[in-house]
Amino acid sequence: MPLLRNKIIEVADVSLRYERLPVLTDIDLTVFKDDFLVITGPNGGGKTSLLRIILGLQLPSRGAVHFYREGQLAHNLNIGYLPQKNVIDSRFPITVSEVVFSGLSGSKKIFSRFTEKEQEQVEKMLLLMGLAELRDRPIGQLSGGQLQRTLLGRALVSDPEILILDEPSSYVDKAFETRMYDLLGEVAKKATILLVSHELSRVTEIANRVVRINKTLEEIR
Ligand SMILES: Nc1ncnc2c1ncn2[C@@H]1O[C@H](COP(=O)(O)OP(=O)(O)OP(=O)(O)O)[C@@H](O)[C@H]1O
Repeated sequence: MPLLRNKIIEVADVSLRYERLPVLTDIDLTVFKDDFLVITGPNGGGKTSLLRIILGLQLPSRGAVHFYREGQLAHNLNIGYLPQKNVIDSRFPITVSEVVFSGLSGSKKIFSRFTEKEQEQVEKMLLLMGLAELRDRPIGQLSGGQLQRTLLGRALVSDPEILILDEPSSYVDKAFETRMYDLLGEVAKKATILLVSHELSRVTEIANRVVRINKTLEEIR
């Protein structure tokens, strides 16, 4: 019964222009708490721009994004974000475990001040991502897939209500990709997932909705 589903994000009449160029036009999208939503579409279609608007990292030229918790407007929700790998400056002198720690809300500068529970959460995430042995390695010395897994650990460590992933499988190998999709299937039982993907392979099997964005939005499934 769709009417009883719990709305969590509402994108209302959103348009975006860069200079005069329209990137997104009249986007309306309601995301429900139990959604695993895949966003697909061509290069330059506006997928990342829409994610950035939802995250509040980019202001739309028109329209708004609203969040809800149990039917009430909410100012902010706990959102985990895995950006496209190429937006991370891997020259930044920070280690794998520090990146994962930075995903904890209100991340503190001195790591010894994290509570025991927080340290356990990070430990669990390092193991889950297969990164335990790389914990002290600076991120500049990681492969693309290892960095992607580190960033996925950061996105997941705080147990977010919404998980937003931009092309999560771009750099990971087939073995980790399969594990990642199994993991996302598990995460989806508790959290809302929005995932951008060019290819509609395995991920569409675990998603319940697929939309395509090419300036405008079309519900595919
Ligand atoms: N900061 C910016 N200034 C100007 N134009 C931009 C900027 N960021 C993105 N664009 C343009 O907006 C359009 C949409 O980009 P966006 O990254 O949202 O697309 P995408 O669907 O995520 O693409 P891809 O699949 O290639 O990652 C593109 O034409 C891009 O060149």
